[in-house]
Amino acid sequence: MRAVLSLGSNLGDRLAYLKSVVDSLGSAVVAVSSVYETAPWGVEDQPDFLNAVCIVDDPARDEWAWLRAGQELERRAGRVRELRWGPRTLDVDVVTVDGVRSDDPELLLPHPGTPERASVLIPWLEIDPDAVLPGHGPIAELLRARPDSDRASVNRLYPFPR
Ligand SMILES: Nc1ncnc2c1ncn2[C@@H]1O[C@H](COP(=O)(O)OP(=O)(O)OP(=O)(O)O)[C@@H](O)[C@H]1O
Ligand SMILES: Nc1nc2c(c(=O)[nH]1)N=C(CO)CN2
Repeated sequence: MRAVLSLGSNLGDRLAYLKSVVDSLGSAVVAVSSVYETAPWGVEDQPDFLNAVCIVDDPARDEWAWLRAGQELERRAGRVRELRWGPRTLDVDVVTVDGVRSDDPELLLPHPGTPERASVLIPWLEIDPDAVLPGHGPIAELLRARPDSDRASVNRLYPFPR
């Protein structure tokens, strides 16, 4: 199935952690956004994040397989789960999988934070300008509804190195 993954890192070699995801997913990767540096939301007293969005497609993987793939990559990045919304070497969120809706707390789809997160919407819009977030509408409109300060906290750095 086709999935949109959000990648984030704010500890250690942030770019290397993001690259580890794209390298590992290999031929399943359909598109990757530029790398963005973003001010932290949630817990604001932590280092800036690097964020990127990646579109993947693999007929052999359903939404649970994409979640497990992301968790395995987080584990390999030595991620320790401590504080909610706190600093981490690698965060892989499953933003959407085709039109799947899920209210299972282990796998909420679409990912509930997405409409409010310019750090996801801006990179996603870059690689899929017509994307629609199931149940919420076109992401271009979701982004327009964010305050200017949110959009300004997301800064494009460079194309994703591959
Ligand atoms: N769409 C999803 N993508 C990734 N993890 C999810 C999703 N829906 C639910 N989860 C669950 O969220 C938990 C991980 O939460 P985590 O600590 O990464 O939250 P967070 O990244 O701090 O906050 P947020 O989820 O708001 O980004 C996992 O147990 C996972 O099963
Ligand atoms: N800018 C930004 N802020 C965050 C991020 C993130 O990926 N980007 N992830 C978090 C963990 O859920 C908490 N805060």
